[in-house]
Amino acid sequence: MKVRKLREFYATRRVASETNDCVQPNVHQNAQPITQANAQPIKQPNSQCTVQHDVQHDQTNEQHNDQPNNQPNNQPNNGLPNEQPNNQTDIPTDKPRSIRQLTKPLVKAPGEVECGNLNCRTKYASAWRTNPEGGWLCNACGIFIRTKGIHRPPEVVGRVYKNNIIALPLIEEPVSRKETLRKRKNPEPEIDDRAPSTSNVVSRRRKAQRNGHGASSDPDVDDEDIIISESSQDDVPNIPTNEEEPLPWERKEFLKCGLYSMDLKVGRRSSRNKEKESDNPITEIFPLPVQYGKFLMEEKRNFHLTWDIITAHKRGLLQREYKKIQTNIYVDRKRKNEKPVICDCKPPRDGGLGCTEDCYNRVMFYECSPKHCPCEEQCTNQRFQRKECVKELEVFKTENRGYGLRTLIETPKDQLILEYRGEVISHSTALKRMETKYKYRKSIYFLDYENRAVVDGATRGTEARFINHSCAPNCHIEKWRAPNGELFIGVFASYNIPAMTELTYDYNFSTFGGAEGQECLCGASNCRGILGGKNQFRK
Ligand SMILES: C[S@@+](CC[C@H](N)C(=O)[O-])C[C@H]1O[C@@H](n2cnc3c(N)ncnc32)[C@H](O)[C@@H]1O
Repeated sequence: MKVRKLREFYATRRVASETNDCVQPNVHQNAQPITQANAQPIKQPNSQCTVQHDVQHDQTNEQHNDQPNNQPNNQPNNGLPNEQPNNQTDIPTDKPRSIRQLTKPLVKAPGEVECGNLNCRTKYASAWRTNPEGGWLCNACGIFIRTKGIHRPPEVVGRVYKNNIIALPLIEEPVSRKETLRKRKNPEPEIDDRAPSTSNVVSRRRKAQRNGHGASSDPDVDDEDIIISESSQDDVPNIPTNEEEPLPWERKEFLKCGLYSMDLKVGRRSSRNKEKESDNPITEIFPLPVQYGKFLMEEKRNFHLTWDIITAHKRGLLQREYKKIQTNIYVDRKRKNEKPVICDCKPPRDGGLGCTEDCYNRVMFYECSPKHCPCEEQCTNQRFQRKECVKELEVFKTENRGYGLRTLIETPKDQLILEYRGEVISHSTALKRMETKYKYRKSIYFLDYENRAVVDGATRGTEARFINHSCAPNCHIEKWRAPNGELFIGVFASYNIPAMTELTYDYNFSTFGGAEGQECLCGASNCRGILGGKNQFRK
């Protein structure tokens, strides 16, 4: 019955509102033509088309209600907005006249109360929000008070918004402050354009946003659902305002000072500054942007690059590309994870050193596993794993061979000085890098690993990459097997090396790269003349 009353309501409303306009039937997308059989036109003055179809539809529905089993339910509709009964929408017959079809059904306020905003008082809204002053507010009033801090004024309540235009106070074209005050003193009768064109409202909305009181950014705001009872549209009283007090959305905030405020605040300067100011005629001119400070104008000096750029260029790999790493990086394959080989050493009972010269792991250049070695803490065959290296090393600039590495302390024979780490890559990857990444590089940092792989210490590695070649070296390379099956490559002292001595080893066939037949500048009496020079890579 509610639905029937609703249809009657719409029919009468259309009759009232469309006295001069004949609405075409079937304008609704889903509307189907009325068949001759079920169309029973009833003549109504001034509203023939619409009313005929409304009444016809009503009658059809009535028939369905009375004889539900005799007629199928898929009766054609005639394009009325509410022709499909919406069981979810519990809209009573005394609903406001301006209710249009909504995407969300209207719901009654909890406890059958009205909207707490005296300007609204609606009983139906798409959602209900708690009133900060107690009670409930309809969705629109709730959002308005939350975003603007005041109740929706009557002129806002009295507007029906279409096409997703949010409820905003109407912002008129910018007028002078005097004009605004004059209007407030002598309010003129307002001509309310109840159906502003979309573009008008949109432009107003944009203006409002530009002025800092635009649409709410609240994601809960559902513009479609803002619905206002038509009764409140009829009278649009002026908002009681204080002349001196601007409306909340009219308040603007101005920056109190800017970048150059101190230059411009002449009045606030101390007397000491004023004296300076009188000497300086430039204060009258607005200063240049900060990056072109006044000193640049006054000071004449030669252009030069900043320190950072120079060092980045000079140090090259040292500064930009080289990164120290704690373990090798395996580029073309996974790191091995073999079972460790366990020696049969017995830990000395007196707490002395274990796994010494006779440890067969040591003899085989194999480091004991810290987890499995019987000597445990007493094991001395874990130098790489315990990083028992010389810490007092220094990278320095040589006269003719680029950078070099030297020890700052006296280093005993057979001492592990440091490990040569880097990216472990296959020969083919190394060749590719030689032809691309390192094509124009003078220094190459490849060191033979095993099984046609090399360690590339160019971009990731340790200071060992800076050790130069000598035909009469003071260090040598040793390869030790790690418990997981990988290799440790170490630089060991071949003799007792005095402090501040450059560390060198014989590249021989261990180190690759460099230009073909690169001249050796080691200066040793037995110098062979070239370093590297052979194509040592095998694909
Ligand atoms: C592993 S790097 C050594 C560090 C290198 N000096 C640097 O500044 O990075 C090897 C390169 O150093 C240079 N180099 C090393 N020993 C050299 C020597 N005895 N004579 C000439 N150049 C040498 C070569 O350019 C070689 O390719």
